[in-house]
Formats: sequence, C-alpha cells, structure tokens
Amino acid sequence: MTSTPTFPAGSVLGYPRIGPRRELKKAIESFWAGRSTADEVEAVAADLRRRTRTRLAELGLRTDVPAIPSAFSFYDHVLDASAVVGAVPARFADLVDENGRLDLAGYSTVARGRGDDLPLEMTKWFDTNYHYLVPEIGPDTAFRYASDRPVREFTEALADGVLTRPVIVGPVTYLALAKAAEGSPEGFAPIDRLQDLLPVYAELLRDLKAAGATWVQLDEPALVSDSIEVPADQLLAAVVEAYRALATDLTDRPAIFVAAPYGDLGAALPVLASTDVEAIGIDLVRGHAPAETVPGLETKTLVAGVIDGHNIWRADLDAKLQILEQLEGLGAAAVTVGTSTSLFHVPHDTADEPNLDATLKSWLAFADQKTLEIVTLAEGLTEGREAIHEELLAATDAVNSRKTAPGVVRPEVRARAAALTEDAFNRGTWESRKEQQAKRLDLPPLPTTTIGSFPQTTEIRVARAAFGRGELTAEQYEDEMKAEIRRVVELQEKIGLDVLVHGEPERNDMVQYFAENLDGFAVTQNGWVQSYGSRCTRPSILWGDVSRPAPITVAWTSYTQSLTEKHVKGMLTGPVTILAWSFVRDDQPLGDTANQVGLALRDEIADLEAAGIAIIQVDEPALRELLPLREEDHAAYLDWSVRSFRLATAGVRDDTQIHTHLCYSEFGEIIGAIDGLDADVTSIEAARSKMEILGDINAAGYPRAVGPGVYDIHSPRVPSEGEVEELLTEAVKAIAVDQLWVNPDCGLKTRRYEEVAPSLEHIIEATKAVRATL
Ligand SMILES: CN1c2c(nc(N)[nH]c2=O)NC[C@@H]1CNc1ccc(C(=O)N[C@@H](CCC(=O)N[C@@H](CCC(=O)N[C@@H](CCC(=O)O)C(=O)O)C(=O)O)C(=O)O)cc1
Ligand SMILES: N[C@@H](CCS)C(=O)O
Ligand SMILES: [Zn+2]
Repeated sequence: MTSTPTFPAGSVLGYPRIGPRRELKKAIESFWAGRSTADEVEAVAADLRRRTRTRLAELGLRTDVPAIPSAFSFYDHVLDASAVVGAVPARFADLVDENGRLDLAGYSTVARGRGDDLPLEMTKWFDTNYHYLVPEIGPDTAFRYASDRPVREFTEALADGVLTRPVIVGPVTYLALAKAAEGSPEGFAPIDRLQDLLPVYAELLRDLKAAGATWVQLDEPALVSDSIEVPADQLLAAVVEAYRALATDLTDRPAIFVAAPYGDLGAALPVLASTDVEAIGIDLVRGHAPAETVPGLETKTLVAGVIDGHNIWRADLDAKLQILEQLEGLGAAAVTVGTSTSLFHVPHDTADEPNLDATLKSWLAFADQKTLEIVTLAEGLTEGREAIHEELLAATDAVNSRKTAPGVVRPEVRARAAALTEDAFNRGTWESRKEQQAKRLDLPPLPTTTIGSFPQTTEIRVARAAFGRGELTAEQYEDEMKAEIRRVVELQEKIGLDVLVHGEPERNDMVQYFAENLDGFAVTQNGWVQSYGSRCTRPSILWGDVSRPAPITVAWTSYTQSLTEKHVKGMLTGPVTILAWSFVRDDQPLGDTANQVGLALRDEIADLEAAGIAIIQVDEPALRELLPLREEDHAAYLDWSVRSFRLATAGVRDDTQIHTHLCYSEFGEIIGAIDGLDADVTSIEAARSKMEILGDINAAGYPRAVGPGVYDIHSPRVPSEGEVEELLTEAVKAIAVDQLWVNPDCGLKTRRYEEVAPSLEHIIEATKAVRATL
C-alpha cells in the first residue's frame, strides 16, 4: 500500500479564469471573429494560467504540495468534462478527430452552435449566475478518454515548478447534470451510464498519476442539491459505485479529493465517508459541520470550506478559526482550510478598484484577499492562534466597522419598512384589473411585444466607455442614447409591434444600472465575473440600507412615449434579481434587504404611472436561480421573494398593467411563486423547449396572461415565419387566446440587428396569420 500524500493545510477550490482584464474573453472573441489563430488564444490562456499560479504562490499558497488548483477553462468546465470523456453529440461528430478530440474551433462550435445545429443547452449552475453547458448523453454515447488537456495543464505547471491539483467535474455530478440525448428511449437517464463512464475517469486518473499528480479534485456539487433529476437514493448509490471504482489502490492514481460546494451534503456525507476517497470538501458557509463523528472520516482529510467563495465580505477570522478548532474534534485524519466554492464567482483583487470608498474596501475580500485569509487560517490552525493574532484583530476591526458605519443602518429606511401594512402587498382582483386594463390599453388579440433590450451595439458601448473617461459630456452621451432610442422606436413601428420598448441602450447591465442609481450600493470598475462563456458581469455591492435618491428611468421612458402613439412599456429589474446578481450584505435577512429594494422600485413605478405609462415590466429572471438547493428551505425563500416583488408592484392602479419576465422554462417547478407574484402578464422562455411549458400552465389553471417565448434569442438563428406560426398554433390550442401574448424568450441585447429585425418581422407575420384563424 502506498501512503496518502500530504494535502496542503490551506487551499482554494478554484480561481477566476477570465483574467483581471477579461484577457480570455477578448482573446477568444477575437478568435471567433477570425481575427486571431487558435495558437494565439492558447498563448494568452497559458500566460493567464502562469500569472494565476504566480499570484497564488505570492499570496502564500504552497507550490510543493497541491494547494493551487489547475482549473482553467476556455468556456465552461462542464463542457471541458464532455471533451475529456468524448461526449460530443452526434450532430457535431464531424468536429472530432480520430482520437475523439475537439480542437479549439470545434470546442467553440459545440458551445455556440452552427446553422441549424443547436449548441449544447445552457443552464444555471446551482444557485449561481454562472451557466454551464448541459451534456447530452444517450444509451449509445461512446465514452472514451478523448482529451488529456487536464494532464497537459498539470504538466505545464509542473514545468514551472508548481505542483497543482487538477480539478474536474466528478462523474456523478457530470451525469446527474446531463440530459438524455434526443432519441433516447423512454425511461433512460444519463446516470444509467455510470458504469461505462467510470473507466474513462480511471484512465484520466492513471494518466495524471503518471504525470506526477499527487492529488486530483473531483467536484460533486450535485450531492448538495434536491433539484437534481436523479432520485436521492439513486444518487447516493451512484456515489458508492463511483468512488468504490475510482478509489482503488494509490499506486495507480492520485489521491482523490471530492469537493461538495454550494450547500450541505446532508445524507451524502456519511456515504462519501464510507468510500475510500482520501479527502472530502464541505461547504461550511451554506452547509453545516456534522454534529458528531462520521464513520470513515478517521481515514480522511476534511477540507473545511469556511471562506465564502460566493460573496465578497471579509471573513470574521476569529469565528472561522473557532469553527476549524471544533472540527478537529470530529476525528478526521486531518482538518485543512478551504473555500466553500471555487473563487471564480468573485472578482480578482480589491486593490484593482481605485474608485471604491476606502472604508467599504476594508470590508471586502475578493479572490486574492480570500486566498490570504486561507493562508492565515491555515497558519492559525497549524501554529496556534497566537501566530495570527494581528490578523485576527484586523479582521474583527473590519467586521465591527461594518456594524457602525454611516449608511449601513438608516433609520428612515427602517421606519418606512416597519410601517408597512398588508395592504402594501396587494392589488385589486384580477377580474377587475383585467377589465380595466383591456379598456385602457385597447390591444389586439395576441398582442406582440419584446422583453426590453435591443442589441447593445459596439457604438453604444464605445459611447458609454467614452462618457466614463470624460471624453463625452453627459449631454452628448444622452443625445447618443436618445438617437438610439429613436432608431429602436422607428424599427418597432415599422415592423408593427403592438407594445413598444425603449431598448435599454443606457444600461450597461440590467442590475448594475439600477445599483448605480440607488443608495446603498457600490459598483466596481474591474470586478468582472464570468456569467457564461465569454460573457461577464460586474456584480454590484449592496452594502447599506437601500433607497432611491431620484427617479431613474422616468425621463428615458417618457421621452420614448413622446415618440409614438403606441404604448411604451416601462422597464425595471425586480428586487429578487437585483439581489441575486449583486454581492449582498450578509448582516441581515435577505428578505429585509429585498423589501428595501422593493420600496425603492415602488417609488419608481409610482413615478412612471404618474408620467402616464400604462404598462410596466418588472423583470425577475433570477427568481428560480435563488431557489434554495434543499427543499426544506423553499417555502421561506418563496415567501420573502414573492412579497418583495408584490411590495414593488402593488401600489399601482388597477388599469396599469404589470408585466414580469422570467427567462427560464421551469415554470412548473415554481408555478405557486409565479402565481404569487400576481403580475398581469408573465413572459417566459419557451421556444427551445417547443412550448412544453404550456402544459404546466394549463395543468395549474393559471388565470392571468402569459407570453411564452417564440424566438430563441440564445442562438443567432433567425426563426422562420412558419416555425413561429407553428409555435403560436400550439399555444392557442393549449391556452385561452385572451391569456396569450407574443414575444421573444428574452431581451435582444446580445444579438445583432441583422438577426433581430428579420426575426421580429417573422414573429409579426406569424401572429397576423394566427389571428386570422381566430
Ligand atoms: C440576462 N442575463 C444577465 C445575467 N446577469 C446580469 N447581471 N445581467 C444579465 O443581463 N444573468 C443571466 C443572463 C445571461 N447573462 C449575461 C451576462 C452578461 C452578458 C453580457 O453581455 N455582458 C457583457 C458586458 C456588459 C457590460 O457590463 N457592459 C458595459 C461595459 C462594456 C465594455 O466592455 N466596454 C469596453 C469598451 C467598449 C468596447 O470597446 O466595446 C471596455 O470597458 O473595455 C457597458 O455596456 O458599459 C459582456 O461583454 O460580457 C449577457 C448575458
Ligand atoms: N429587460 C431585460 C430582461 C433580460 S432577462 C432585457 O430585455 O434584456
Ligand atoms: Zn430574460
């Protein structure tokens, strides 16, 4: 028997991979545009990986034991796992070479699609704003060890003198997150293929061992979630099967570290502990430490995820050290310090934010500061608390400063929330609203509209960047945005849409824009976080009590309304989404924070209504995203989230129409909450699933109006008129005509006008054709 190699006392589960200045985004987008070669992108990527290793080593992570993860990805780590195990859908078979390998162009095509070959579906990664590419696995998917990229990246680091820990999605999570490939027989589930997949993982592990890897990290977040399609007992059985098969004698493989980020392992912890893996990572921010010793743990390293990988507040190191000290009583072979999740959900470095208020900055820890926290705690754990006395005091000071700083608690904001009565959350009856709105709005059957944004052209972004640098005055910038609004209105009128939008050109992002205009938020300059592929956002920092110092959207919306006789839809982002896509204060219940945002939006809605706007949309695309991973926590979440939306919207008159938009298709799963929002019209993604959600709407007897998307905006494809007509014909068969709106799946900001204009034209023609049949 070979003895278990040393696991580092402090390590991180993963690190941002897009680069401090989005170097990877720029390189890969330039490759996609044909402006650079694959070798040039590879060179940028290798440089980024080297810089990451150097930085993490500078911050104190060891290089002689595998504290530094090797966790790079060009687009998505789940797609990377598909590339390693050769699971490329048949429609892309021509892209793989004789060894089953995809080159960078092929890999990109699987991610982005080509012509009628749809890309892999993209969906939310647990309860985060990151999206992964869903593997398609059928009974005949021929798994093979197709790509040794993890080994090459390990070897590259070793050549630089850094012993890294390769990270790959674990086999159970990989199959649990996959969907059955088209044509799979009824009842088939990807997890049924576990036995066939495991030999490929075993081969990868052998190869890593041969290259010199001492540890490998297999991420198994599926084990912390009840939303996985695989039944719980089958999932646990799969854990046993997988890790019995992989955790063989150590002569043939690196030691295995199974990490379970994003929540509580619950019943999966004893099951994992009963296998022969050498280390288990638990999330101690979202999850809990086991109350007593778990059989099997005595032979394992427990990697305690005490530093939050998902939020940016500096840790209370004293409290974290206490947790670590208590864990030592559990009898694990060793306790080491880790992050709760990979750090790729947070920006790189607070030092890269010259414009952030110094006091606020002293409360924050981005990826680099979190790495320092890990190094400090590891020292405290191994050398004793005295060794980190100064750091503990400094962290406590930061925590205390946050408690008392001006703006964190504002009595007038608290008093307003405390004075709310139930009336503030309720509108008139749907019957009365329906009648009054029909009279006021005078819309045709199957009214057509869009979700809000029109293409964010380079000209718009360049103008905003120039305004930011002071090269355009506020007036010049406003003029450019107004010119864009005029173009968007003209286009919509020409195409013949019924309810118009202004196109959101003035918004850098649908959350950041509101954060910039509300008190209680700060925004970053370089705090980019990957959302999917090359797309990033800069999550805002919600640090204090929230209020609205002045109207935000009213002038833009009124200006747009002045250009047309048609109704212009006011466009706001809802409280749940603002919270979901920001870094939110962790010193009070989320529901309290959501209500403060709700009240600020309520004021904005009142002003829009007073300005004569008859339709107001409050987007909540993140309502499903924040749904807790464990079922026992759903009811409390749905209660506060729905109430905050109602608080924002329930102040309007009955003849003002409230829309909401949710860009995902799991309608059935949270139908109760959607009903609870009490919006008059709800638009939802439906095109790619060919209107499957209509069944859920029907089954639930949902009373109000819905706009199932008829145009999949995630693809550059232009849907034909016939295709849209088919979808609409399905829709009118499934639900009452007076409940139906016609719209795309989501906003058009990521698309180009060449795609958007013909797609909208086809939607209007198809709608006219279906109207003629009514
Ligand atoms: C709807 N979605 C959103 C999510 N989360 C959000 N916070 N916002 C969303 O809209 N989550 C779910 C979905 C899908 N996710 C995304 C995420 C990101 C994008 C996207 O298109 N991101 C853009 C960046 C948007 C932005 O903030 N733009 C700024 C800065 C623009 C910029 O890069 N400027 C250049 C200079 C100009 C130039 O030369 O082009 C610079 O600073 O260097 C802005 O407009 O001002 C991205 O490119 O990644 C979409 C969906
Ligand atoms: N109104 C926003 C919603 C996106 S989820 C848009 O159209 O981009
Ligand atoms: Zn959307």
